Amino acid sequence: MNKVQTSAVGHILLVDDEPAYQRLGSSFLRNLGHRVSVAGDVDEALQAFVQDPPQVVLLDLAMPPSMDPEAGLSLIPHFSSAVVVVLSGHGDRDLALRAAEQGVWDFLTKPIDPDMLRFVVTRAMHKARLDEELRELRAASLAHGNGEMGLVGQTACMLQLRAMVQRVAATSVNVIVLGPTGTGKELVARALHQGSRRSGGPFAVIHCGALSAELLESELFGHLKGSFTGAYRDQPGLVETAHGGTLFLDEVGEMPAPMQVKLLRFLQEGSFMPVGGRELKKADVRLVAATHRDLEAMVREGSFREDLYYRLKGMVLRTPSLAERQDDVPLLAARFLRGVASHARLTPEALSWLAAHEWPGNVRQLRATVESAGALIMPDSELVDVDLLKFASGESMSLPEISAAIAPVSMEAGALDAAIAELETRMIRDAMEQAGSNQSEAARRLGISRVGLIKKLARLGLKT
Ligand SMILES: Nc1ncnc2c1ncn2[C@@H]1O[C@H](COP(=O)(O)OP(=O)(O)OP(=O)(O)O)[C@@H](O)[C@H]1O
Repeated sequence: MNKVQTSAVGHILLVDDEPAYQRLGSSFLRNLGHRVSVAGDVDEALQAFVQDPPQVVLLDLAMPPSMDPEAGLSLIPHFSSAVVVVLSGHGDRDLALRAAEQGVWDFLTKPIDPDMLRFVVTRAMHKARLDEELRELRAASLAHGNGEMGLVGQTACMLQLRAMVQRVAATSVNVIVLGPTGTGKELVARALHQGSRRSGGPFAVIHCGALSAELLESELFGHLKGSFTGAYRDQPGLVETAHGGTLFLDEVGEMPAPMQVKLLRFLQEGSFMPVGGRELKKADVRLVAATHRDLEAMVREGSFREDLYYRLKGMVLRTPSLAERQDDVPLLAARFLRGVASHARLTPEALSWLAAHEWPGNVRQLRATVESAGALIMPDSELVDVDLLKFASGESMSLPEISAAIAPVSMEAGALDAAIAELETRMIRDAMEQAGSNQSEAARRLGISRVGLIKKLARLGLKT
């Protein structure tokens, strides 16, 4: 059997409301060489955890103000980046099972035997070290493995961007990603998350431009049952969901002014108030914000708060337009094609056409064009030629011209629905590309309402 390392010391958060136990427990643990923080109730525990994250949490589930073990249980997900050991009374089997389901590592029964405490804490600290090593290895393999982090491209500006992403990911600063639409700002945010110590935690996304101020507030900070018509139950917001991880604020430049104030308060104090709530809540999230707009100009004009801008801007990364890295077009196109038709190839003329084409929708538009062409390829062919690309890009709408290149219509059961869905998908993609991803404009081009478009996007599983 492997011996537990006795040298594993680190930072422990002891959460217990009994002063005598706080004193004895913390001095015992300090004598073992650990650094110990103490919290006596739920709020203190959350605050202590956010301010100085420990490796191990020793948690008594029954604590003030309610003394209800449910409150203790609800704390556990907030401690997901640490190893949690629950301190429980005898006979709490049900509670122990539920705590285990939430990811608790071990249990100690009160009154606590010092030898047992030493043993369990040493094991927990050892596990925390292993978790940390695993996170570091994951981050390193992302950084040095294929090195791509989902960001395909070999031009100098992409190599530079990837190097910056790696360096910034390892820090805990908030990041603003600037760049035209469809250039991979969300991919950068995901790579920052994957390369960070938070990679084991959640990655949540919110599109600040798609929602009214009221909905945005409720989506971000959650709401309580009955706080507005239709609020049938308590709903946690994305800030809470992303606790321990990263929250990506897409199109932050569109955020309505009242929400900018609320977001600023969260950034300054780490606390927020759910809609209809009376008590402030805390959450520990790294923010990555993106926009295709000129945020600095918006600050100068006064449409984006300067104080919020500086809170978000720990670091600024810029994603280049496709026009700035045209040499990457063949590589990107080959990758996207391989994703939908592993056997297919682009003809040399098709590659030249792609390289010479203008892509106002950037990589998103290139991807949609190549993937549509790949999906339309004949079963017995492996070539994507210029005609197919022109049709897929919407440049050529005359069917006879390319009908020979399209697979025959299937007569299998359900074929009509599938064909209609495919046609809708194609037309919506094209309209979104031509509208530079502006939903109102795309809806206008398609002759439907914006709400109708959003519903279709959701039904067809397309990005909103
Ligand atoms: N460097 C890249 N490598 C591979 N795929 C990319 C790259 N950049 C963008 N893409 C692809 O392009 C599409 C758009 O990317 P993404 O959503 O990250 O762009 P964005 O800049 O956030 O767009 P928007 O401003 O419209 O929100 C996605 O399908 C993504 O996979």
